[in-house]
Amino acid sequence: MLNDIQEVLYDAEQIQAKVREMGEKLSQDFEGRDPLVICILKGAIIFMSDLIKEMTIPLEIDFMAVSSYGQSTKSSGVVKIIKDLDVSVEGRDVLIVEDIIDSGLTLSYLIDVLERRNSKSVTVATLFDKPARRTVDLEADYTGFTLPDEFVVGYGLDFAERYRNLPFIGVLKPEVYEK
Ligand SMILES: O=P(O)(O)OC[C@H]1O[C@H](OP(=O)(O)OP(=O)(O)O)[C@H](O)[C@@H]1O
Ligand code: HPA
Ligand SMILES: [Mg+2]
Repeated sequence: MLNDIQEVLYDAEQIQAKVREMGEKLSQDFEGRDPLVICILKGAIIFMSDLIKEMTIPLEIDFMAVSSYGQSTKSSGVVKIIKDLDVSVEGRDVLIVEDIIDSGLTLSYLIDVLERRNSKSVTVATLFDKPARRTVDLEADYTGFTLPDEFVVGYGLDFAERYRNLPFIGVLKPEVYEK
């Protein structure tokens, strides 16, 4: 698995420091608001579980699964809800937790869905951002690291469902997905 990595962009320690900083900031900004923190499966599970441990305020969590990449390194452009929330977002301050924003298609679809369900507010926290790849005009409210335009894996991010368990974020060797 490690042989398939071309370069480590941020190691486990750098990621943990950033996650702590984001958790502290979010705790201040969401103080007294009892946010509904939504993990976008599957990629965001690792970030989400580390992030909420750094948050010191009461909050609720729920999960949503959407998919547009499947077995590819390019978005299909079609976002599908595979698993919906268990609770209502009506009147709630919602915090969407994402691992990465790439084209922006997944998030623009999700923000639209959650706003139409009459949430009070929708805020986005992403650990990674690849702004060079955006096809829709969208920025996260909280961003951990800005990445170059390369396909990355680790810390939740996959290629064909593999590599999510790497504790760092790295660039996948192109020969892995080109073969
Ligand atoms: O900005 P976009 O181009 O839409 O890409 C970002 C989305 O793509 C990935 O999810 P994926 O569809 O691969 O599902 P997964 O989290 O289960 O891997 C990632 O976790 C984001 O949710
Ligand atoms: O670079 C990426 N890696 C893994 N999954 C992704 N989903 C969007 N961009 C990426
Ligand atoms: Mg994926």
